Parts: sequence; C-alpha cells; structure tokens
Amino acid sequence: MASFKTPALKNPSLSLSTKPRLPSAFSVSFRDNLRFSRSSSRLQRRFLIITASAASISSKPTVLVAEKLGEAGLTLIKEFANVDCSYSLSPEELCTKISLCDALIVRSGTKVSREVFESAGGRLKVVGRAGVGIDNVDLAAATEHGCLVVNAPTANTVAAAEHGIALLAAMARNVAQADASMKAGKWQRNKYVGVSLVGKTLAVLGFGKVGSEVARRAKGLGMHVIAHDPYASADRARAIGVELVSFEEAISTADFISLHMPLTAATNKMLNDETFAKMKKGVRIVNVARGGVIDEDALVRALDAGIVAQAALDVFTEEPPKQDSKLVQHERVTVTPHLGASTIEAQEGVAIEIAEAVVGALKGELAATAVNAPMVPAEVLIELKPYVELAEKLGRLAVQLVAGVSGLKNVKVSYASSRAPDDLDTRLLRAMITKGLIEPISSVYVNLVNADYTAKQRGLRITEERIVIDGSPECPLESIQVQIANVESKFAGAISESGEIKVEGQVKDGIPHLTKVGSFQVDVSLEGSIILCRQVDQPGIIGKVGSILGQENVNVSFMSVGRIAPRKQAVMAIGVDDQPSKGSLQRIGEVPAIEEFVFLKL
Ligand SMILES: NC(=O)C1=CN([C@@H]2O[C@H](COP(=O)(O)OP(=O)(O)OC[C@H]3O[C@@H](n4cnc5c(N)ncnc54)[C@H](O)[C@@H]3O)[C@@H](O)[C@H]2O)C=CC1
Ligand SMILES: O=C(O)C(=O)COP(=O)(O)O
Repeated sequence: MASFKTPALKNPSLSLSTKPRLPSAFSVSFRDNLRFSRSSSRLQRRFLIITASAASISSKPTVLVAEKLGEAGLTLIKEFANVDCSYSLSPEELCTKISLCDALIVRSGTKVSREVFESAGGRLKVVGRAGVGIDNVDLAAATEHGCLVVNAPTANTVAAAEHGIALLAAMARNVAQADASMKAGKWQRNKYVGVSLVGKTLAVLGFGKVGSEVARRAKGLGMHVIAHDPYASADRARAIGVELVSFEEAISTADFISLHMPLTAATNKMLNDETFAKMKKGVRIVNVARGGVIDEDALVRALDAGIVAQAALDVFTEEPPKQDSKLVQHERVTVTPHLGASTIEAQEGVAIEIAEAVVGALKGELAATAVNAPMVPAEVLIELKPYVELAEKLGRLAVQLVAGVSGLKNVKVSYASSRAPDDLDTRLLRAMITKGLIEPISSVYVNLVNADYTAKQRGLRITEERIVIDGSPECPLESIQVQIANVESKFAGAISESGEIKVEGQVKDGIPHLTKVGSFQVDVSLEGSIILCRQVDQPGIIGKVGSILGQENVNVSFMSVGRIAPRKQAVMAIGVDDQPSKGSLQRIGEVPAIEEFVFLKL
C-alpha cells in the first residue's frame, strides 16, 4: 500500500499551471482561448488559467449590471471594464443586450436562462451572482457555452442572520400587524399582546453560515438554542452553546423554528403536513432561506388548524408571490419581499466580492467562488469519464448514509490502480467525490476549481491513498473506495469492521458499479437509484422485495446479494430506474427477515 502524494503527471494536457499576467484590458473568447495547461513539477499550484491570444488583447471588456449593485463594486469594475447598468430589463431586452457583453452581474431577480447564453453568441465569459443562491442561473447552459459563473457566498451572511432575528422579534410582538392597525386609525393594545423570547426554545434548521449567526444572536436574547444539521460539526455548535439534535427532536420541542438550509431535492417541502403535525402546538416559524423548503399550502393549513401560531417569511416558492396568496394575506403571517441580503453594508460587501470575482475571472485569475465546471481537456475526460462519474456517485451514496449529529469531517479515498503513483492524476476524481459529498447537503456548487477550497471551508478533510496493484496500466483504475470516519450511519450495514462508513466501486464495461458496502461485497450498476437492505440470508427474500417493486411497476435494473456466510447477515443492493413510493418502501421494511433498509438517490 503506497501513500498518495502529489504526483508528477505524464499527460501534458492534464495539469494546470500559472501563466504570465494578462494586460489589464483584453477581450477573450472562452471557447477559443480557455485552456488548461500543465507544469509537471509544480502540480500543487492548482491554478485555472484563461489564456488570451495576442489578437484578442484589444478593447476594454463590457460588464452588464442587470440589478442594483453597490457603488464600491461598480467603481472596482469601472477601473477595468466598461459598465452598462441596465436595471429591470425584460427577458427579450436582456437577450438582445447580452451579445454586446463580456460579463453579466445579477441578483436573484434576473433569470439567466439558456436563451441568454444562446443569445450571447459566445461573447459572454462570466456571470456574477451578487449573493449566495444561484437558482436563477442555468448552470448547465453556462457550462455548455463555456461561461464561468461566480457568486458572493459570504458577504450577506450577517445581513440574512439579522433579518432572521428581526423577523423573529417582529413576529413575536406583532410589530407589522400593530403598525398596520395604527396606520388604519386604530389603537388595539389588547389585540396585539405578544409572546416573550427569553427562555424559549429556538430550533435552527441548517447550521451553516447564516444558521450559526442566527443561533449566536438568539443566545444573546436568552433563548435556548438547538439545531439540526446532519452535516454540521458538533464541536462548532458546542463552541457557541448550541446542541445538535435530530430533526424529529428539533421540530417537536421547539417554540420557534428558523430555517437556514439550502433548497435541495432533500430539503424541498421539508416542512409539510406530516412534519407540521409533529410540531408543538403554537410553534412559530421564520424562513429566510428559500420558499421551497416549506410546503406553503400545508403551512396555511397548519396556521388555520392552530398548530402554527405565527410565521414570518422573507422568501417564497414563487417570487413575487401572487397578490391574493393566502399565505401572504394571512393575519398571523409577517412577510418581507426577499430582503435578507438587503442592507447597505451587505450590498456594498456583496458588490465588492462579486466585482473582484468577475474582474479576476476576466483577467484569467483563479476564481475561488466559481460555481460551474471549468473545461477539462477532452482526452483526459474521455479516459476518466466513467471514473469521474463513479467518483461523484460514491460521494453521493456515502453522504446519504450519514446520520447522527457528529458532522462530516474526515473522508478517506483509496484508489487501487496498476499505474505508477505519478501516472494518475486524481484531482478531478477527488473534486468529483467532494462534489458528491457536499452538493446534496448544501447550496454550494463544487467543481475542479473550487473543490478543495469548499472542502476546507466546511472543515472537511479528504485524505487520499494509492494502492498499487498488479494489472494492466491501460486501465487507469481498478477501484475507488470512499470512507467516512467518526459518523453514525442510517444503514448499519454500511459500517466497516474498522467503524467507518465504507462504499467501494469499479467501472465495468464503461459503467460505474457499486461493489462494496461496509464489509459486504455487492455488484450493482450506479444508474437510477439504489435500495440497500440488510437481512438474515435465507431463501425467498429477493422474490418478496422484487414482487413489491413489481406491483408498483418499479423497474429493477440490478440486484445483488453479498453475505458474510450462508444463512448469516447479508446485504442486498437493488438498482431501480424509478423512485418507489413511500408505501412500497415501507412494505420492504416490513418483510420479516429485513433488519434495515435505505433508499439512496444517485
Ligand atoms: N433571504 C435572503 O436574502 C438570503 C437567503 N439565503 C439563503 O439561506 C440559505 C443558507 O445560506 P448559507 O448559510 O450561506 O449556506 P451554507 O451552505 O453555509 O449553510 C447551509 C447549511 O444547511 C445544511 N443542510 C443541508 N441539508 C440539510 C438538511 N436536510 N437539514 C438541515 N440542514 C441541512 C448544510 O449542512 C449547511 O450547514 C441558502 O438557501 C441561501 O440561499 C442566504 C442569504 C440571503
Ligand atoms: O444570497 C442569496 O441567496 C439571497 O437570497 C439574496 O438574494 P438577493 O441578492 O437579495 O436577490
């Protein structure tokens, strides 16, 4: 077993190198001029370089600022580029203008759709999102058109947290309702008796940048703060006197709930009829994250049923919401029009952060907040493509197996290969494992440029190990193994003898396969989704599970059973093309010999 260190690469097109600085005024076409080059002796200097041909170094680039941006940011951009501030453009006007622009800066109010990239005619090189969430930018289209997307992930954290606290206090004391009542000529002191915050339990769901700042402030108000975030560090929480608890405990014990998780497939409508039913009667809810994490119709029902006493919302599934929205009009709901990031200070900070990122990207410097994939030389991608896919899917599987409150901190990746350690560049693989580990649990987009930066920022330590095996060097890799240490798992069968969550995979006939879960050998192609079941090995179980899925017309692509010994513990891996219903999954769990199961989305 050899320890993996930064190798000297053999493929000259693969590594990244620094380049001479470009003159401050130039114009480049990403398609023609973006390229990765290598310096085999200095691989550790991981810089993405955009090179410009001499012919393209001519006039100042043009930056279109489509939504209001702080002055300090505008000044920074003007030192380098022509700035066109055109606010409130219609989608058609944006498409017309964009072909004359090298960069575009937006906030959450502008849809940067595929049509925008198509209309750009190859000139648009950078889109800057002056804020965190980039759900308004079509990332796939940006990447296809060779356009880098950057955001400003930190400058509005405090503003969002302060707005959360403002909403919390305003809601508890009926500030908005009382204000409207007085302006209507009334004096209703009895109607607007509020509730106190001190001594009450606040559950922060999503203990990231904003969530932890809200927690810190709520502690200062004398609240008892608990938090739920399956991926946050318990040490970080403890340091500010916050206890990390399960989702169930958080929602069932809280007097107030504040939402701070990103909108992902897993958090979409996370608060719904079922979860509202488990809450303490009279709970109060604040949302400055994304509207989509709440089922808004269910919230109206919970308000009407008296389960939720009050809600304070800054964000909505549809923005702006319909004027006659029951939620917005509800007497016990306080609303603001997505103002979380809207302070003078945050907007100046965001403007500077995004201006530096956009100008830097136009100059060809490394963009630490790049959110879409940079171009990778075609020959490297062709060879590594199935392994890249395997790497991301192993990361996704592994993180979905994590449970408990101890946080995702230490991940070990082992690559078994017959190639010499200096003849296999694993950066792209590591980046994709990082992407698989982080994207399902955050609003961050991970790529080759920002993977290490993102992992480091989240306190995630990824160590790599090379295992040299006999075999043909034609094949770059025999297997990839991902282990997550010091965490609990929602599927005990995934824990290896040494106590880590362990998944291993191989590429077979060009298709990624899962070949090991914990100590169990399995073999299931990583397409569609996977159900893992742990059972006592005995005849008939495959048939029972297969028929439950068959009754629902769920197509099984692969099925494989790995066992320690006949009639002992076994793990069954089932590849499914479609998502089984909750009912089917429950019925699988009820098959007597099945001790535990988990459904994993790829
Ligand atoms: N209203 C506004 O104007 C603003 C809204 N936001 C939104 O606030 C949200 C949080 O932003 P940041 O704190 O900067 O992001 P972050 O990435 O630092 O934190 C998000 C946290 O949510 C956690 N998480 C992921 N899945 C979860 C789950 N299923 N249950 C509980 N926690 C989960 C992650 O582990 C992470 O710690 C984002 O959606 C962002 O777009 C941010 C700034 C301003
Ligand atoms: O940064 C974010 O995610 C926000 O939600 C802020 O959006 P805004 O820039 O104010 O349109």
